[in-house]
Amino acid sequence: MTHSNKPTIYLASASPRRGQLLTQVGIPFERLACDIDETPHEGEAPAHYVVRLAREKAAAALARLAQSGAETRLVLAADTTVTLDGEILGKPADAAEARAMLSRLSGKRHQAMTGVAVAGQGRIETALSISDVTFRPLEPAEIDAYVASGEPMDKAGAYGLQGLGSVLVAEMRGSFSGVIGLPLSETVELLRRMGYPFWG
Ligand SMILES: Cc1cn([C@H]2C[C@H](O)[C@@H](COP(=O)(O)OP(=O)(O)OP(=O)(O)O)O2)c(=O)[nH]c1=O
Repeated sequence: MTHSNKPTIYLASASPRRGQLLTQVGIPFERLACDIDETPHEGEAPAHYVVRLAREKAAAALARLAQSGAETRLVLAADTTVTLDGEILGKPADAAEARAMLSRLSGKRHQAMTGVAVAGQGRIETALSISDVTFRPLEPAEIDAYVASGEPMDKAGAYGLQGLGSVLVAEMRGSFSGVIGLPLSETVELLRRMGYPFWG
């Protein structure tokens, strides 16, 4: 697929995965860093949380673009979290927290959720992807070894389904791209709704 006839979108994300996924389906993008407060609201449901954060990231990026006078096209943002029994497991703060998260996920099914937002032309549209992921029972020594690999540290729930973390997962039902940070079919659908010429 060539990039030549497609407009560049702004990706309001520092996540390397989100960029790789867009490249995988031939969507050219420019990155735009945006820092927002990612603290969940008191009692906020995980599905609400990821969509709210995606919306806030996109809105913050759009506001920055407007300030810089840049021509605004479409801004894309997303947020991924892992939830176990209704509780939000974000990115671990340190190795001890990564070990604790992986011990909780061991032998159980959890949900991986990604909220996506596309903003531009005075509108903002959102989507939500929810997948079920089941971990096989993990031995303490393999949790230690996995944490020592460093892979868990920048990932929600302390694992990467796309990497070494794949050996911990017995089953996944849902969207692979959604679990790892950007559900591609929902994202392309949102972009097309905003007038993006995905198929040319
Ligand atoms: C569950 C899971 C998460 N992840 C990653 C995707 C996200 O990058 C990260 C969750 O953190 P997010 O806060 O969604 O994203 P981010 O901080 O990496 O980037 P930004 O806010 O700038 O867009 O976890 C994987 O890479 N693989 C997985 O299997």
